[in-house]
Amino acid sequence: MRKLALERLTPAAFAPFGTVIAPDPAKARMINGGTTTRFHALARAEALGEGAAVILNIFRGEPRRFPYTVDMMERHPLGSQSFSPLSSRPFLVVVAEDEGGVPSIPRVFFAESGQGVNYNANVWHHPLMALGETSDFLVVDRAGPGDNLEEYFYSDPFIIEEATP
Ligand SMILES: NC(=O)N[C@@H](O)C(=O)O
Ligand code: NI
Repeated sequence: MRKLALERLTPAAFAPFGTVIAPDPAKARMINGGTTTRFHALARAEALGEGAAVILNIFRGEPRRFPYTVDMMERHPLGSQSFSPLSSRPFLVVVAEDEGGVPSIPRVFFAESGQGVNYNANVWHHPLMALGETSDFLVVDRAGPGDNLEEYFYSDPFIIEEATP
């Protein structure tokens, strides 16, 4: 199986897939009489189609075990999907460019403590990959009519040897 290397999660590297959700000083605003810093509009949630709504969820992810086989990817054509850890634990973000309607070779990003991501609508990604222990994530995505899940299974899967960069 083809090995996948881990990359640092940076806004520039992740830009083809979506947005990194983390306190960005350039987007900081002092509010509430100076008692709160608002990091404004870090990302935008998308909920496409008639009757669609943006919803907030909590995903409680069981930790993945390594070596881990990446044998499938999925995407949500009708909406974005964000993952923001409610713990201080890192997690893995696995995404791929689209090549003629199927995912290309996945890229594996190591999301440091304090980093979350927002996948743009229709971006290929692997389902949540929590690390180390059961971990909760705030997930903002779409509810509504229509099929918002497309899956693809690789005929030649990939392997992530370990989860440390
Ligand atoms: N099925 C579901 O809502 N979760 C996936 O979309 C995921 O990306 O984890
Ligand atoms: Ni998803």
